[in-house]
Amino acid sequence: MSNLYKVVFVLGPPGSGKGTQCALIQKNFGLVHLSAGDLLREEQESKSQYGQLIAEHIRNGTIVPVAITCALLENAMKASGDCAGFLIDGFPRNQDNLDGWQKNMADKVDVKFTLYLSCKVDVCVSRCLNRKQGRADDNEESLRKRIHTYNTQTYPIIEYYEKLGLVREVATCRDTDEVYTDIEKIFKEAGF
Ligand SMILES: Nc1ncnc2c1ncn2[C@@H]1O[C@H](COP(=O)(O)OP(=O)(O)O)[C@@H](O)[C@H]1O
Ligand SMILES: Nc1ccn([C@@H]2O[C@H](COP(=O)(O)OP(=O)(O)O)[C@@H](O)[C@H]2O)c(=O)n1
Ligand SMILES: [Mg+2]
Repeated sequence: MSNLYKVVFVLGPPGSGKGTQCALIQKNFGLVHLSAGDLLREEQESKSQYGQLIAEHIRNGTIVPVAITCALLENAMKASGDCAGFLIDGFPRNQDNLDGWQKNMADKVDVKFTLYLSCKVDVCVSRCLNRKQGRADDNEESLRKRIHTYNTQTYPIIEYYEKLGLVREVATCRDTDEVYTDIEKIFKEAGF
């Protein structure tokens, strides 16, 4: 038996439905959903010394240095007590995220797989523009930058896990419940 935290990374373009599907997985499988983006927004709002830096990265669609994000994730994992594992949504999003995670967390966790939510860009953009969560980055200019960051920095991380045989892809340009049905099978097959 291992005491390591079980982890599933959830990646995909902005608006692909990571937060939506993680909420359903959390409810049905007892994994705790940790969104790197949500943790960064909370940190920014808490008048942290990193507030301005985080706000600039979010508006520009660029990626916050891993030391900040990884510490927020590790603290949230420690604070959540016993659970079936963690859904880490929106991380690792670039090589710096991956390197920092490998250095600080690799020996504390058991990464089961990466759930890759794939979706066409035009669908993703229109979902974000209609999301109405008051986010500073759900506008056309920030979205262009976020999609660029996704294509050039995040997709290569998905390819890295793909080469390790650790990617489970689900197409999300469909109704939420159809997408979730496929995701549920994947988690059951993985023993959750
Ligand atoms: N399968 C779907 N069909 C239609 N709208 C969706 C679907 N999944 C998510 N949405 C909506 O799209 C927006 C973005 O979803 P969200 O889960 O926040 O994506 P992400 O975390 O990947 O950016 C939200 O308004 C959400 O309600
Ligand atoms: N690992 C991460 C995750 C998010 N972020 C920042 O937070 C922003 C919003 O991330 P998010 O995951 O909430 O966005 P969505 O993909 O859910 O739309 C990103 O565009 C980045 O600027 C980051 O810097 N590092
Ligand atoms: Mg999200």
